[in-house]
Amino acid sequence: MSSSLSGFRNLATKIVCVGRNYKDHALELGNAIPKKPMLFVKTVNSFIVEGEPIVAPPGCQNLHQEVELGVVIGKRASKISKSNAMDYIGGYTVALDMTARDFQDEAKKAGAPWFLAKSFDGSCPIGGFLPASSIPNPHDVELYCKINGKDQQRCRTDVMIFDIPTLLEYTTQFFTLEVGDVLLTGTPAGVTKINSGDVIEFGLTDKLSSKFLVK
Ligand SMILES: O=C(O)/C=C/C(=O)CC(=O)C(=O)O
Ligand SMILES: [Mg+2]
Repeated sequence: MSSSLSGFRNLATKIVCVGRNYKDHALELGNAIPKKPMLFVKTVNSFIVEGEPIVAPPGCQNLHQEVELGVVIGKRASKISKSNAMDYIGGYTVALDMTARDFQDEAKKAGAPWFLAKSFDGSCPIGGFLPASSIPNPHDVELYCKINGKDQQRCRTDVMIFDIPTLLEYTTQFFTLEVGDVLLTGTPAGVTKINSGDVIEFGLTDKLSSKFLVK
């Protein structure tokens, strides 16, 4: 496994996202608690890094932020078992799963995919890379997201409904994960409407921090 995957953004073939993986977030949007992981994909056009602005897609009137722990795949993973799933992790990052909530609501009503709501350009502001060795237990870190300096989301990752080995085992039964791919593990409660001019800071407390401006 590569000792550093800091260039994972150039390697990634896809960003697999887990939905409703924090009970408080599922409930805040009026959704049921899932009985199995709910997956969707963000395409790699969605990546932006610090210095690039977050821009709402044309026509979106309700853009939301969702801070999430990202798992960066370090070894090609297909039909793996949860018992050794951690061996396939090259490291971690933190991202925003930016969501055009109005587009998503329309798609849900129509029984249509969430592609437009979740994969528009710039819908995945992403932070730096932390090697797996720097996070011995990814279920013992704290996610945070501040908007204009005020806490909007803050949650420890030990309350995920499906833990990372379970997510990796489940996902790889259907999709082979390639080196550099990112698994976004879901967002806790606190999603809200984002406005032009907002400054969003997010990361892992004491380990990783990123700042993005909303154009
Ligand atoms: O079901 C909904 O209304 C919305 C679900 C999401 O956007 C799921 C996530 O992206 C998440 O839980 O992080
Ligand atoms: Mg999400």
